[in-house]
Amino acid sequence: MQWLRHGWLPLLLLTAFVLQRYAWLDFPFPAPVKLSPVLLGVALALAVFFKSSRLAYAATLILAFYLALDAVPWLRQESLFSLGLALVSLNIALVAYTSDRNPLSGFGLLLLFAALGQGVGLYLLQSWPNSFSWLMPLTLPYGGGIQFDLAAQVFVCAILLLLVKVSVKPEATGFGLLACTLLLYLVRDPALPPGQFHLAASISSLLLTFLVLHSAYELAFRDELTGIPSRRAYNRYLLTLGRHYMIAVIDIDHFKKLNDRHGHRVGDQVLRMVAGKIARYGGGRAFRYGGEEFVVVFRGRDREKALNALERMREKIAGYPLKLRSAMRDTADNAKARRRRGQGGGRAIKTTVSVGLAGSGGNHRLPEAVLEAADRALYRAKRGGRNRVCTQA
Ligand SMILES: Nc1nc2c(ncn2[C@@H]2O[C@H](COP(=O)(O)OP(=O)(O)OP(=O)(O)O)[C@@H](O)[C@H]2O)c(=O)[nH]1
Repeated sequence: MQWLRHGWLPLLLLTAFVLQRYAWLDFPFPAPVKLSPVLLGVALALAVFFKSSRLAYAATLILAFYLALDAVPWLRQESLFSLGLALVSLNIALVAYTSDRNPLSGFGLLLLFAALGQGVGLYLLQSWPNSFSWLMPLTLPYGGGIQFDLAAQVFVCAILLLLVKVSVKPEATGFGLLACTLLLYLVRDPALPPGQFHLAASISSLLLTFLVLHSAYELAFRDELTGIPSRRAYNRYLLTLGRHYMIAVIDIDHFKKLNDRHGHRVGDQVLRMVAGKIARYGGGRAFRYGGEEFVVVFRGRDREKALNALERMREKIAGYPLKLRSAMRDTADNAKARRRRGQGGGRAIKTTVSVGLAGSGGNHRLPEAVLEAADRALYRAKRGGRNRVCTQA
């Protein structure tokens, strides 16, 4: 499911490309596919602007290869073309393992020098092919008469690296870079019409542009700590609601005490766990409103259904034993840390939430009024002993 959520666009574009590549789809190559350097340039500029180094390097590498193809004719030689593309893919795969930072940093320059070094390597390879006879014609025989060429092996390494990456951490950028690598793999044969390479480069640039915008969107509308949509996303979502909706306000019980007792890192762990349960079981669209407060918005006014979901969510949270990982790892040797370890290390803690639910209608026409009513219901839940769901009076 995670794979589909993050990888639907790369999958869609890749499928479209495969369909036309094998002529199952009659796709005429229009002149605009020659726009790929411009599109790659746009992707690169956006990636630099939004400090998305992984996407900036991917765009730079594909663009550099594209421009080099025009500038140095020897790169179009059969084995050098595919080896060059394979190296671009391998660099993309390695870059996928770095974290996003300013693309114009020293680290960025280092990566660019490494890529440049590989370009020089290719040049040496074509200038003195005899010195590299152990590599030329870049094919290595394997048992059973199967021949794998060097470029194919480099491609396989790059694809495997990216598959491992997206398996460990399924996120849109990883899937996008994997799709770019697969696209390059599909056009590695220089005997293909040049339009195929242009098209693959254009699709890659569109994908990279989308990913840059997507990561900027995530930055603006997703809460960094818990990974669920933020208050800004909530304000936006309100604009899309009709007249009938309900809002639930969820607050973690005695969270200040929990923070004081186990430290803020454990508090953050609890926030992440609670956010996950709310997003999964809350029954509506979940947002982190701020601090230890969350909201769930339900479209329509099916009170029974909302209450059932919220009750189930409350039970799931109350019944979840959270292992205190941070406390165990807390190696600081001071009195506070020792106390934390003594109290929490290796144990599991449980936490509860109180919930207030209110619906639109009557005096509550605006979302602010509904939220206030939900807040009042939450207050009653707290006063009534916590760990419960209350609705507006
Ligand atoms: N660890 C952590 N703590 C946070 C974060 N945001 C807010 N808090 C803490 O959340 C606590 C909120 O406590 P209160 O509003 O007093 O409420 P409470 O202790 O949960 O008590 P009741 O709501 O009455 O059950 C404060 O101690 C804040 O420091 C965060 O992102 N991480």
